[in-house]
Amino acid sequence: MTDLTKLTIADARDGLKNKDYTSLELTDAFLGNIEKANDKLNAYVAVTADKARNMAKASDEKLGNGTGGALEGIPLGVKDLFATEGVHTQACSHILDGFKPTYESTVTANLWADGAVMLGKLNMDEFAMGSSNETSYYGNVINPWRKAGSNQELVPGGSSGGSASAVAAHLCMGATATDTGGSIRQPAAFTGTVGIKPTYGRCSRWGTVAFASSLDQAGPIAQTVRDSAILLKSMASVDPKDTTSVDLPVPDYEAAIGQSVKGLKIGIPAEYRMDGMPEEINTLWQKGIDWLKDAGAEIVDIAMPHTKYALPAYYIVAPAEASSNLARYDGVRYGLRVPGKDIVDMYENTRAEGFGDEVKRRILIGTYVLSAGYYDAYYLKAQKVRTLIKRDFDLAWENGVDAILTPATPSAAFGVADQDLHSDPVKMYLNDIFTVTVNMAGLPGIAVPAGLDNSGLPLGLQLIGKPFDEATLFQIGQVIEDAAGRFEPDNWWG
Ligand SMILES: NC(=O)C[C@H](N)C(=O)O
Repeated sequence: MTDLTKLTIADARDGLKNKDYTSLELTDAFLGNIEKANDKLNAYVAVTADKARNMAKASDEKLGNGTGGALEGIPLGVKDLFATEGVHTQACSHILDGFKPTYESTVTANLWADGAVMLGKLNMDEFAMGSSNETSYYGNVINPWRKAGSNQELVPGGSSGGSASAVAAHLCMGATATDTGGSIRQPAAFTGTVGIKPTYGRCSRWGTVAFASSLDQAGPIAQTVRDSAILLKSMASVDPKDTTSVDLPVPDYEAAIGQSVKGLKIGIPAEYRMDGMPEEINTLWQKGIDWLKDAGAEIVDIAMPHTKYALPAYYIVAPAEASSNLARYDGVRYGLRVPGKDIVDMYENTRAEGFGDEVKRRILIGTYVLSAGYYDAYYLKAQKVRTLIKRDFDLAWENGVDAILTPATPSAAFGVADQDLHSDPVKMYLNDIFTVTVNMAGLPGIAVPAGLDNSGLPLGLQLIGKPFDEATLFQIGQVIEDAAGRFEPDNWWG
């Protein structure tokens, strides 16, 4: 019998409708994989097996009487950042110990309304701060990929490392994720999966634990471009509960798949050719250019002169917003409370024990750049830089560019506990060099697997689109997927 967990969402959707198998069988197959693999990969921090089986049974009934939704019976994983009613939601932080929301996030509610089945909550960097999934209170996630002939454990990227690892290892068919500076696209690139960060305002942020509110955006991680299009269609909505939700209809993204890219203008920004970037990344980028050229797209050079300021500006804006958002964790309202001699002592004890080092570092940076005397020099300047970054993109669109092609990350997945990266946080932050510009400008960006490096690890290319033009990213992304092929890690985990 075929391994049901290897199916794409698109195929499973057809198989379920044809009654080739039931959602319960599909769900049990994934629960079986999780049981075998989670000890080794640490992708899930909570498995909701009973809930999953109940949801699957309800889906089977609907599939039986022809009332199923667009994702009826499809088992998914949920990043621990999304509020799920009555279920573990801790942003993988100690400070949210025991927190179970009384309500559901809009994004997950949309998925369940379309019939998807929840397998559990996925590991992530604490409060989505990180690029390696090593800041999680629940321990790091392991990338199912390894270098050829090596047993070294590699990181899956972050902060949605649990989502990416679970999709790559077939512990779910697709997963929700979020991206503030690259947290969907970088882990997707590190695990050979597809990740799209939609335009800011496309998915509701209601019920998603806030990190940096002007940058955070939800999106899917999936095995294929088509599956990402299917998931985003369900996740996205116009939501009066989120004032930044934009009132535009959600198109049928899947309809863009398979459409020709002939005549589309693809911009190549020279500023993304960084000094010291491994030659393999440049080679991969050139391959992508050639594939799109062969498919009839027009390749044009574009200038993005403010690119080099994006990373420092992001690491001012994001911590500033984080320091404000995280002020609410005081030991009174949610999760952990560490007693003290008075209330101030209790606040201090709770926050000292509840937050990990990276979160504390961001809170300190954030309060510093917002403090009197430094606000103008740092925060205000970073906001001005943000406008200039957005203008670089606006100019490209005004010149008729339909999408921009860049590498997704400056390297392939690196080793767990890499001393070089951990000794200097700025080196870790460099992982976001190609992705933060997109968040700063509020644009959509997709990472698509495009090849393997010399040691056999996946690498991704990124496509950046015009506001609310995710459809074009799926259209071009499919051409890259078709040209590159799909990539599977060797199953060493069980
Ligand atoms: N949240 C993200 O998008 C990840 C980014 N590396 C950060 O640590 O801010």
